[in-house]
Amino acid sequence: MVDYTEGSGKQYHTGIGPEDIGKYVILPGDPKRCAKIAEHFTDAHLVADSREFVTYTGMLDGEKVSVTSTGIGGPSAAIALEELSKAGAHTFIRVGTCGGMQQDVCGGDIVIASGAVRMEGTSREYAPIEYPAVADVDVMHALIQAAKEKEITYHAGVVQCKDSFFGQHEPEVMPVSYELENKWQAWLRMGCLASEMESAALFIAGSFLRVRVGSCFLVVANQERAKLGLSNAQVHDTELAIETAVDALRILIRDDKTGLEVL
Ligand SMILES: O=P(O)(O)O[C@H]1O[C@H](CO)[C@@H](O)[C@H]1O
Ligand SMILES: O=c1cc[nH]c(=O)[nH]1
Repeated sequence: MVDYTEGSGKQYHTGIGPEDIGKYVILPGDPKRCAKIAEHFTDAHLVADSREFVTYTGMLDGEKVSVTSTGIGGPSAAIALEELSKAGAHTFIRVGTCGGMQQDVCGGDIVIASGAVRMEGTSREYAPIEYPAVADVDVMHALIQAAKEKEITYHAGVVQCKDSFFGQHEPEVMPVSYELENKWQAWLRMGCLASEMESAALFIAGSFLRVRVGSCFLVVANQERAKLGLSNAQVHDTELAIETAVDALRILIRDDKTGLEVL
């Protein structure tokens, strides 16, 4: 492979090197969410700001940790995961936003993904479509434990991923409306909790790279509730999802240390 870093030791897109990051990384989509997440770390500082990839590193419970934004969609999310893995990170929690699909998944709730529908392009360039996009079991359990301890309204299950935000929200105007609308009904009938854009690519790339990946999201609103004329509060403050991800990271750091002591 061509060495685009020209021996700098820094990854080509994210601009990070092994010394810049911790082994545990939170992955928001939005670069502007990074500073907010870094406030939960001690001694947090900006280590790279390149394209959509902003990275802060600090400490959490005595462990070096980082936050790197992935931008929107599978391609940039997979690039972030690849480059962070090459730089030595092994555990990732995506903290994002999503749109509720089932009627009881309301604005302000938290969704924890157990798996993701692969209606996007990136994961297909890693694995045949038969291979499931699933969250790492330890990361998912840590997220559920964190949500339970916080006594927040959360839902754990399968989320749907796609590449077109407007194909989700305005499928009827798309030339392939027949496919988008029919598949959406199938995802609803199968019980998909929510729709977002990066977890399928992250879970599949994570499986291949042998790193741990999980996801949690703030539900911004629910278009199915809106269609039925049910109350449909819009919530944009991601703090609860961030706190859930940070608490889950604490659980993983603690459990990993305990596991090592047992060994
Ligand atoms: O809030 P983030 O993490 O960006 O995630 C969600 O928001 C974006 C779409 O508005 C997509 O990236 C989707 O997955
Ligand atoms: O409805 C939504 C909200 C956030 N992100 C999405 O992909 N869809």
